[in-house]
Amino acid sequence: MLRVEGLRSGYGSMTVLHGVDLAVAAGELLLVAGANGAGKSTLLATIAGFVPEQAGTTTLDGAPLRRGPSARARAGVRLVHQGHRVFGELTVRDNLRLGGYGLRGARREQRFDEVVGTFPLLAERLGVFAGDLSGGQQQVLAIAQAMMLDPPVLLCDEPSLGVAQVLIPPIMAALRARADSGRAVVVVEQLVDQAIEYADRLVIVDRGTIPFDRPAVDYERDPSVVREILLGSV
Ligand SMILES: Nc1ncnc2c1ncn2[C@@H]1O[C@H](COP(=O)(O)OP(=O)(O)OP(=O)(O)O)[C@@H](O)[C@H]1O
Repeated sequence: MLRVEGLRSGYGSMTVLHGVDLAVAAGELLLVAGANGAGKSTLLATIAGFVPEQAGTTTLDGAPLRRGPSARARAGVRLVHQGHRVFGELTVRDNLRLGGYGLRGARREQRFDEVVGTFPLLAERLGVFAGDLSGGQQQVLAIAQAMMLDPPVLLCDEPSLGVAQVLIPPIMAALRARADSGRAVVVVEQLVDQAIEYADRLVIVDRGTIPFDRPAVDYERDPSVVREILLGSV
């Protein structure tokens, strides 16, 4: 269980998150939505240690997480940044191998096969330079790369951004499968209607607070409450 309590963070003297509480369990996919500038990316970046906490605690299975992105990555919290960042001059195969840096021998090969098996579109393009992939394919590669070390917590910032509509379902399905394999997954996504069916819970971030944190089925039954929050904060 990843748990965030009383989290405040921001940039310099500017506070973006004003005391946020959040928990995501192993096996759960949490969808995070909210208007532009609400603080969604800041939330993920703070949990992953890239943005320093001004106050609050972040724990994984009850143990406080040390500060900084390296410590958090070692503890098993991995962030897929917005904008599908991959190494364009390396092949798909080498991008994945880099993602598995630290794994040895048979374990590394096994993990490579598992991850490639999850993403047929990568399996067909192992020798292709990542820079020659479409934006959507690069996004899939970025997620696959982050999965190589099998992190207990995967944070994914707007995977649909700049991605062809047709690739959104397979990306969300892969993230769902990851949750089903017993990992915690947090996905920031503006396209709530397209992503909700893959989620267990929906959280809305609004001006650095979380006014809505409910089971996804509540939204599917009655999306109007969330729409009001989203529209009201524009
Ligand atoms: N590196 C930064 N330095 C200073 N301010 C920042 C930085 N990144 C974000 N901000 C500010 O923090 C606030 C929250 O931004 P954030 O990117 O977390 O929002 P968001 O909900 O993810 O929005 P979007 O959907 O547009 O990415 C905004 O006012 C933004 O301008």
